[in-house]
Amino acid sequence: MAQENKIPHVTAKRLPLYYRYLEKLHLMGKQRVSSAQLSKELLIDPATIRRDFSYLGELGKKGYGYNVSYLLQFLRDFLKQDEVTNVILIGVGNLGKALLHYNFYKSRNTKIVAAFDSDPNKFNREIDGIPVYGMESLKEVVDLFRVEVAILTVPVYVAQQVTDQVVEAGVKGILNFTPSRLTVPPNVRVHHIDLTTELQTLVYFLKNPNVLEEEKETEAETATESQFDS
Ligand SMILES: NC(=O)c1ccc[n+]([C@@H]2O[C@H](COP(=O)([O-])OP(=O)(O)OC[C@H]3O[C@@H](n4cnc5c(N)ncnc54)[C@H](O)[C@@H]3O)[C@@H](O)[C@H]2O)c1
Repeated sequence: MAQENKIPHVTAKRLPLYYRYLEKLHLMGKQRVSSAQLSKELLIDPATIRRDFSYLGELGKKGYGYNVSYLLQFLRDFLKQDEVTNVILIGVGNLGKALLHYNFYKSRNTKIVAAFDSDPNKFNREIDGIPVYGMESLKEVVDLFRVEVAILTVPVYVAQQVTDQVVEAGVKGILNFTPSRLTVPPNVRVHHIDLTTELQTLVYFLKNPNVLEEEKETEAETATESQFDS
């Protein structure tokens, strides 16, 4: 099997999309799919799909396409879709509440098990079945549920302080919605979701329609990677 760390970031981001669509095809009883069909459904260029799959090894035959069950099982193993990763959310404000309602319903392998806030008016209750605790329970809950990931939706001025708390509690990955650049130890990975940058990147590509698809990928990848502190 190809090494995960050799896969370009833009490809890795598309794998869950392929996985979800293949799962749908599998449920419909389809046995094979071509890159052209995948392309039509997922609105991704067929050459990009073939290149993405080529990073994973020999998965398809020319003129036959891809075997749905095989590819699905391969991606399931690759993405470790059978393992559920427990996630917590810190900061039950406007954005935090919206994400709790959403609870990443398309992903079978991640689950928000608890939320936290420093405001006593917001904890000791449930939102969509997810319990909200005070920050003093952080370590206990992280240990109890073996939580690996924290979603950060706190105000920017407390982002680093809260990051230090979640790292101290044992969390290994942070999805950071705050505009703050975070400092973490080397064994902790931070992904920064910056909606302003995403919007600006979209506007850039709209204004530069002649930028080649591959250049777009490289630039998008560079833009995305520059948002990651790891
Ligand atoms: N609202 C949006 O659409 C949006 C979009 C993109 C990014 N963001 C970013 O997400 C973050 C949250 O935005 P919001 O609009 O939901 O803010 P908000 O003020 O509505 O919510 C913040 C929550 O964090 C809690 N909090 C404050 N200090 C804390 C601490 N030390 N420990 C734990 N909880 C604490 C507050 O009690 C509050 O419930 C901000 O950094 C914002 O820049 C928000």
